[in-house]
Amino acid sequence: MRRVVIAGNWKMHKTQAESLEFLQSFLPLLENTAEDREVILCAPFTDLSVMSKNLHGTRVRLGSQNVHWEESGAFTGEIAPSMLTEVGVTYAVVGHSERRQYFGETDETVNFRARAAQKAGLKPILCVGESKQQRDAGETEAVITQQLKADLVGIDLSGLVIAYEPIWAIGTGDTCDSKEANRVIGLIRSQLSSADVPIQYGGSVKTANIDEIMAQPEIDGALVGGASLDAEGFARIVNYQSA
Ligand SMILES: O=C[C@H](O)COP(=O)(O)O
Repeated sequence: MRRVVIAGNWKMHKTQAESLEFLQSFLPLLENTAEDREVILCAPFTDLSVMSKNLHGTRVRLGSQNVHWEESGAFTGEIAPSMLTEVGVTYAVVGHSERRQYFGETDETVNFRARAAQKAGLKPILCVGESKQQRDAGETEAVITQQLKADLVGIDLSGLVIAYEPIWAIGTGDTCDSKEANRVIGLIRSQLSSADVPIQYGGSVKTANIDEIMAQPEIDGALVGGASLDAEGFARIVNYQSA
């Protein structure tokens, strides 16, 4: 039985004070959330410690938005796996398209990060997805196949979440049709040697489309950007109505 995993990715939003304000509104809204749903908040590094204290004893897990593959060293601007586990982080997003696009992330470094995360006891949320140009050229399957092949070398599938995020759907309001997302996620699953890996959809998920997205049989959750910044809205997403 695959797990349902709903994660908010705050990207470069929210100060510590704003993160605590969010939790104050958000946590009470999870009182009736179905037990089998895992809820994650991937916050900026500076928020993680204070959020961890405020999430103690709750069902919400903390995620980072990146993690380096070394344990220490001269890597300005990076964060070590143990620095994250020390403050109570459970998940680490790796290979987000914004990292690949703006910060030179390659499949090789994504794989290094994912492996180091697992070695430290963190669960990677591995993002894959095609650009608009690649989709229009009919390359979606090939791009994703190549990403999976390279990113998953040496990865233990039992401690992994995959997020299918078509780049053209991120932050654009242009959600991938839920049936098409279901098809691509099915394709991703067919390439994994384990049938139990939760595979999320990400890209303009919002309160208005979450029920339809989660009604698709291959989709096990969502990686939510913009719509996770609002406590009431994200709670509605977490509390989606199942078909
Ligand atoms: O990590 C989240 C994704 O990039 C989706 O962002 P979005 O929901 O703002 O489109």
